Amino acid sequence: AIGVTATGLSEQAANAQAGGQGSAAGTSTAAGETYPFYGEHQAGIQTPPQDHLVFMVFDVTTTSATELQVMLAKWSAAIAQYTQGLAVGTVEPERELAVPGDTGEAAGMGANQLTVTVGFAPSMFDGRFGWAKYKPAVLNDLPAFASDALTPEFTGGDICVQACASDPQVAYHAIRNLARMARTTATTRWTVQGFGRASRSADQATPRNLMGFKDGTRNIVGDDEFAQQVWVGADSDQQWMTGGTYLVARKIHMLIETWDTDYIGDQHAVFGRTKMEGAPLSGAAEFDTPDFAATGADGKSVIPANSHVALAAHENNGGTKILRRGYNFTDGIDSVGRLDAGLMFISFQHDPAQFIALQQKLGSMDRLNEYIRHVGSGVFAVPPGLAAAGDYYGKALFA
Ligand SMILES: C=CC1=C(C)c2cc3[nH]c(cc4nc(cc5[nH]c(cc1n2)c(C)c5CCC(=O)O)C(CCC(=O)O)=C4C)c(C)c3C=C
Ligand SMILES: [Fe+2]
Repeated sequence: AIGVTATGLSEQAANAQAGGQGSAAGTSTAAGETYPFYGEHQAGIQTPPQDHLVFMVFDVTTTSATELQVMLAKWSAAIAQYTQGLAVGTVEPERELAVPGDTGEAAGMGANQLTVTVGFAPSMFDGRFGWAKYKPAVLNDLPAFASDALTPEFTGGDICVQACASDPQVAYHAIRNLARMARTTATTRWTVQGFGRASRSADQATPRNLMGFKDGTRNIVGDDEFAQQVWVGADSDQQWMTGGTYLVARKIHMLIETWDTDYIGDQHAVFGRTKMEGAPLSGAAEFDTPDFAATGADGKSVIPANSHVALAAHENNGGTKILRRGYNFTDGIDSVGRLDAGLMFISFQHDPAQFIALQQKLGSMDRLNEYIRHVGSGVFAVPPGLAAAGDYYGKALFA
């Protein structure tokens, strides 16, 4: 679903579809490529994952519903501009004493496939803004999971904003200017910058996570699966969520030095897949269907029952699937020189219970737990896409 900006760059819209939710993957990363902003669903979910992420969570500091409403309306108008490669306000005002409207670092860079996705945490429905009656029954803080190592620096908050783009500076510019616009209404709480996608859509090659494995092989693809597993239907207890979804964010630190000493046979057994090809241990090629019943000469399962994929696969979870749209991240090195890096896990599902069911199993049984720590967490209701100019995030909640 790639459009072309007013700058008239090359036509990439072979599979273009309103709403930014098409499954077409742009192979080029031309600066002028845009995804439609208005549509049934927010962009940045079914959109083929771009290469860069800036994820930021805000705390709303005002207690005034009107101030919140104004901020959300301003954000909506600004995001409509940024995602089309346009600025909000001038970088260099004519009057010497005027403050620039736009900070300028993305000037002339184009949209770079920018999408911005906004979600509301359970805390937004605590009564501060008159939203309590609109709280979806399924939107609650995530339960504690076995092996959680959550830190307050990367947990909680009121509103999440996910900016994805094919250029990191374009994604950062959008988030920075939204934070600037929010200043008297909301403050920054935590953020993660992702530098490499760790998921795929239908037409994209599978990328690798920082453990060196292909990640995203068996992801949700296709409109039918999105309808069944990702989008909230009209049967929701809250009509304003129809066409929306729920975002779960988990900042997952990898114990990279430990992983890097592990022998390859164990690495294969941890995931239940091979490293280079990404094939299930029961098969030979990446997209072979895993056979969880296959046993070897020793009578043991070829794909270990406590491997990551055996525990997470829909075949072993009553058909439950989630859309994974995570990113690799690094925060440099820690205080004793270890690599501080991992996976910014982001999933979308029509009910957070889908993630919860999987993580309850993974958190207690996954062989991968020896090498990872979940250090950050959040769950957010992502409203549907905006209809047209004048619509804004959460508009229905101010009725
Ligand atoms: C609760 C959900 C999940 C968390 C948290 C999670 C963390 C995590 N995953 C990897 C690497 C891989 N995951 C793979 C598959 C996979 N993972 C989940 C869910 C969670 N992962 C699911 C539902 C699946 C699909 C399982 C299936 O149907 O077979 C894979 C294999 C390739 C693939 O299909 O994508 C890898 C590799 C890491 C490194 C990680 C935490 C850091
Ligand atoms: Fe996984």
